[in-house]
Amino acid sequence: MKTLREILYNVNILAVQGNNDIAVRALSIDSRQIKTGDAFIAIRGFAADGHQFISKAIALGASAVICETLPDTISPDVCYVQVSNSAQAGGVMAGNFFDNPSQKLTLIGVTGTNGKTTIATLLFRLFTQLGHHCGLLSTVQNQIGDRIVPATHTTPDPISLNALLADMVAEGCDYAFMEVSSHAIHQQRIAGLRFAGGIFSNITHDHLDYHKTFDEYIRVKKSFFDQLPNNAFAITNLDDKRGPVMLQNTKARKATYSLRSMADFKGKIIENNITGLVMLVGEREVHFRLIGEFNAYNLMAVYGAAVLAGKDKDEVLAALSDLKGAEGRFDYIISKEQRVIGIVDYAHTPDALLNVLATIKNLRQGHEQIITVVGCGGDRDTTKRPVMGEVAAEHSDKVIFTSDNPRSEDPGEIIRQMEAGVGVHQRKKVISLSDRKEAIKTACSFAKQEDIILIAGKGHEKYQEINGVKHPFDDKQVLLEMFALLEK
Ligand SMILES: CC(=O)N[C@H]1[C@@H](OP(=O)(O)OP(=O)(O)OC[C@H]2O[C@@H](n3ccc(=O)[nH]c3=O)[C@H](O)[C@@H]2O)O[C@H](CO)[C@@H](O)[C@@H]1O[C@H](C)C(=O)N[C@@H](C)C(=O)N[C@H](CCC(=O)O)C(=O)O
Ligand SMILES: Nc1ncnc2c1ncn2[C@@H]1O[C@H](COP(=O)(O)OP(=O)(O)OP(=O)(O)O)[C@@H](O)[C@H]1O
Ligand SMILES: N[C@H](CCC[C@H](N)C(=O)O)C(=O)O
Ligand SMILES: [Mg+2]
Repeated sequence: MKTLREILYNVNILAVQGNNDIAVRALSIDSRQIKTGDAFIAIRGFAADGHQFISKAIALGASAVICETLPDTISPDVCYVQVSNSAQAGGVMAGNFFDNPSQKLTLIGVTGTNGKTTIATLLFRLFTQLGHHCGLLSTVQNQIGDRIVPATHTTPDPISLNALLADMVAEGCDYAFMEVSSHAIHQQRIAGLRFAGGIFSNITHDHLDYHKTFDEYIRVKKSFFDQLPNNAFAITNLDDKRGPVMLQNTKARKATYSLRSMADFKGKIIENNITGLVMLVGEREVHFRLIGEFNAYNLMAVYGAAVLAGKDKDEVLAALSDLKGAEGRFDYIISKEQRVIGIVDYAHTPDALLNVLATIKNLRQGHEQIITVVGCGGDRDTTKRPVMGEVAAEHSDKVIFTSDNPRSEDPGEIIRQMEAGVGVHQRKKVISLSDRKEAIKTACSFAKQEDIILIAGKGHEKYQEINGVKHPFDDKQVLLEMFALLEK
């Protein structure tokens, strides 16, 4: 067991009250998880202030408290450590507690509004194929080699994050790929990690409920690159308006990828259809199984990062050519008789929805209808709702607005906010059915020979969260069921 003094290495300490030469059993940012001999880190959050739970943590056996302001009553048996920023201290302490696992493997982080899961998952599969033992931290799931560890967040809290990285090291992983969400950067969940590389995908409208302004959202994403060390690489998407800005102040080795202009890693789409993409990458013509221009970007990000990590270009392209996308991302099935294409996709931002619908339009051979089923999550950015409503209506032949994860909100109200974005000329196309299963069933019943159904927003999710309860729900399963039912 490590001592508190050892765990505090590199933490910006303002004051210590009590003995810090005590063994620490575990760290926790949640008083409800505290057991005897633990250190409680009090963090100021959104719903609550961890400082309010210090006495509760001590009552449950905490022998150390890390906080920004010392409580009025001090217990003689507890060591209090006052720090300038407990969230940041929590990250550094979690690293020390688990022997800084991020320094024992090559850790590559991916940030951006869309594409993080796809890029991180492709990198994990690519490096596994190239003979490495790898770890993955992603929205869909965490992975240590073949072992799956369920994910609760896109980027876990610092303690779970370092515990997972330590398991990866213990199980012999030499590479780890992780998504770095803007929430995680802002809440310092990645503090103290040593990244060997950072990847930027793109930045568009999302999470303005949290970051308030687009400028602030950009600033937060950029700060990930600002923190990279000089022996890391940083690769950005040159075709995104904010791509260059992301690397402006980084100390890391800079690189770019693009489909449109000169870049370190330049790709060009030659064919783009339901069987995949054919691209010119440098001098080489390569076929990929992933579909759509947005995936051409993801592939270039993966290719660039792998080469910057020291891999051979040809080996990378050969392995990458064979890989499938992440679960629930442009995941399609074709019905047996009517040859209706049903696509399950995780598009939950206006930009992702627009991209996926543009890709579908491109796949059309003739006059097939595009039927879209989409909703927006509750307790999340409300400003994206009318925009997603508008995008869906504008680029589909029929649209069914439905529930996503309403969480604590009224699904009917979320749908009304989506409807508000639909222009007068598009209204005829739209119906609203808050029951998601009914909505998918109705879309299937509308579909004629070779039509295309898009079910957007929930991708891999296996539940629907309503008032704090996660009810089992799987878009792809429901789609399969409906195809079978209607073609009986
Ligand atoms: C808005 C947000 O990100 N919230 C995260 C945040 O919670 P919070 O600030 O509300 O915490 P709080 O309830 O105010 O509590 C403050 C502190 O007091 C502690 N506490 C609280 C109650 C108590 O009795 N005792 C106690 O000690 C809490 O553990 C916490 O440390 O810190 C928690 C601990 O790390 C996270 O679990 C929680 O994620 C919530 C569940 C969440 O839904 N987050 C989403 C928005 C999120 O993070 N998403 C991104 C992906 C987004 C993307 O798609 O890009 C992700 O990385 O998953
Ligand atoms: N490079 C891209 N540019 C724009 N849209 C994309 C891109 N890659 C994927 N998408 C769209 O965004 C959806 C989500 O993709 P993915 O899960 O890879 O992103 P993410 O950044 O991990 O999302 P989250 O923030 O929820 O973790 C996909 O289903 C697809 O519709
Ligand atoms: N990581 C994203 C996922 C959104 C997925 C969508 N199905 C929803 O519930 O809004 C978020 O937490 O905002
Ligand atoms: Mg993700």
